[in-house]
Amino acid sequence: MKNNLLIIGASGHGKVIADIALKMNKWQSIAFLDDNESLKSSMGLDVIGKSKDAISHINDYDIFVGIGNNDTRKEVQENLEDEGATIPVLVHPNAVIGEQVGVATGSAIMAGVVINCCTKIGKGCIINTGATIDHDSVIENFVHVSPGSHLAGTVRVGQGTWLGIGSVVSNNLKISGSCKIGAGTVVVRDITEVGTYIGVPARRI
Ligand SMILES: CC(=O)SCCNC(=O)CCNC(=O)[C@H](O)C(C)(C)COP(=O)(O)OP(=O)(O)OC[C@H]1O[C@@H](n2cnc3c(N)ncnc32)[C@H](O)[C@@H]1OP(=O)(O)O
Repeated sequence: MKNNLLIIGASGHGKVIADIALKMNKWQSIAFLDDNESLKSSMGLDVIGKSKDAISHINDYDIFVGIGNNDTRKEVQENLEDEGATIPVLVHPNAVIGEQVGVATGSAIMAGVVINCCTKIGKGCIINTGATIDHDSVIENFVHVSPGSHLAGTVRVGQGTWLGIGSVVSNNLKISGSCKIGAGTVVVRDITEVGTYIGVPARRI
């Protein structure tokens, strides 16, 4: 761990990431990189360069990818990993994390989240505000579980899938990678084909 934190992405999602990092009180300074040249500060924190500048800071800063899009976050994080960057895990102090829960690098656990025991969260995941993930689940890399989503026990979500706000997944189900699960969708059967799913119960569109 380094004394300073650099967050790539200073817009909506990046600001929430910065908020968590500030509340964790672990870093002496926090700054952003962002490709919007007109943005000089965000959340009262300086924007000190563009995303391409990240590599030049890896000796002085922990680096976190504050980008909401799963594919972009994956590309940027994997590039940082290749270059040897130190990528932290961010957990809001008001998240509840059960025993034997694993959270891999680059994942953010936001306010009000509950992750119950023996669940594994892969790298680069977003477990967004007020989501719950119950026991023995596996969330693969670069998944986004949106605010207020609820996953029952022993659920597996494949790499890069986006679960929309307020979605619900019944217990013992598997969801393929690279899917979009719409806002308010209720998943009651395994989803084995890549696609976009909406409705109650979930159907592919
Ligand atoms: C902190 C944060 O902000 S985190 C971000 C949280 N945001 C979300 O969770 C958004 C989730 N996204 C959605 O639900 C999107 O609507 C998606 C991904 C499911 C679909 O998006 P698109 O592919 O652009 O589909 P589009 O908007 O064209 O809708 C296609 C049809 O599905 C319907 N539809 C879209 N989403 C939903 C939904 N969640 N539930 C029911 N019907 C839906 C539309 O009304 C439309 O119906 P129509 O053809 O009869 O007019």
